[in-house]
Amino acid sequence: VSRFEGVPMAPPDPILGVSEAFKADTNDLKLNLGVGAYRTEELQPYVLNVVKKAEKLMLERGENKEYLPIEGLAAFNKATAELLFGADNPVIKQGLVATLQALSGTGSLRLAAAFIQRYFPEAKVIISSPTWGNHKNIFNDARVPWSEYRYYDPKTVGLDFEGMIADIEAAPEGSFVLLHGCAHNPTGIDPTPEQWEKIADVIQEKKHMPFFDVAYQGFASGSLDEDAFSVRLFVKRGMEVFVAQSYSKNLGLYAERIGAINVVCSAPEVADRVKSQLKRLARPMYSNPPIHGAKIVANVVGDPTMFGEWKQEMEQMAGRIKNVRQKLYDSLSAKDKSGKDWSFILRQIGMFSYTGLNKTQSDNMTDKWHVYMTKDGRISLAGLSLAKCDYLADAIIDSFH
Ligand SMILES: Cc1[nH+]cc(COP(=O)(O)O)c(CN[C@@H](CCC(=O)O)C(=O)O)c1O
Repeated sequence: VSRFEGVPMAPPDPILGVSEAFKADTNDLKLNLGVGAYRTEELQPYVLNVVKKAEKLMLERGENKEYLPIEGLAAFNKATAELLFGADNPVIKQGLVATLQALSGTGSLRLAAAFIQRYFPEAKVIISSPTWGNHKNIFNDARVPWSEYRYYDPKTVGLDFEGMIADIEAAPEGSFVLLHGCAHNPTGIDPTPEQWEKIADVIQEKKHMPFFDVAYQGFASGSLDEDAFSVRLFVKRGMEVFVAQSYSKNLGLYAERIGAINVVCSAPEVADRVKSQLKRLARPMYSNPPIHGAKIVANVVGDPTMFGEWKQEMEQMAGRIKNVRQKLYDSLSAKDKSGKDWSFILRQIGMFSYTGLNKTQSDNMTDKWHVYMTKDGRISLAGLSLAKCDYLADAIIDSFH
């Protein structure tokens, strides 16, 4: 008898499992609006031109395959912190930021969770309700207790700002507050600049630690600086801040697993100590990170022409999603006779729209219409083409009523 008798079959991942089901569907009407991965108007995966250009350069230069240091590629770490905080930010000039290249956003979050578990064993993390599906897994597996703060208001299909503030206020002093830097996943609803100011006030008053998950910088609005507004606001207040970064979406480097964990500290020697302990946690976890994605980012950001081309391609990707949002809204408004207000689709930002479809209705979208989406009612607009908006509108209207 096998020693693995006690190992049960794990359930499919609520997000990545949808892609598996999509692949298995043979109906040619099928639409994959599950995973948050950009697709072109032809619904094909997209490798940015600037990435191909950088890779060609790298190939010509010839690179060795030596280990990177535990903290990753120095040129990447410099570039990633400058992109996030702004190259002229005092926290960079004063050496207050501990930056470690990590295994994309997920790996950055997990490394930070391990640090929190080790150095703040009494603290807990509070996460938005709802939030990205993997956040709970990451903190559970890192043995970091978490609870939720109110975020989405189904009545207004908007932000429950009062509830959010109240729950952050009520959390034990010194809690870690997990915040989506921009393009909230799954709701697509972001606080306004004024609301970010108030969120910063209450976090400062309660001596909480802000912990930003920045997975869509430049991809949400098309502007790297605009999408970093919330992070830079908190840093400007002189707070110590955790920020996890990812280049999966904005540079299309999904499978390269390139991101970073940044910790803004109150003094350079504090940043040095924090960095040394993050390295100590990374070493037995994966030892040192993969070089390819880090080189692509460093080369693109390090070359003014390629950096400019990247910004243009980000604007194009963000622009295509905005067009699809508008077309879906127009199709729904034209077809739906119920008088339902679909304008929430236009108010939401980034890759996703939180439709309000419940699990049964989402099942109908898949079973009857071959539209694949996550069961919380989220659709990834990145997987939608203008040509398919009418079909999707029919499916949504049929599923709602
Ligand atoms: C908020 C957020 N944080 C972190 C990540 C991690 O991404 P990465 O840098 O590749 O580790 C993602 C990706 N989430 C989309 C992609 C698929 C996934 O769940 O992972 C998604 O929600 O569809 C996020 O949406």
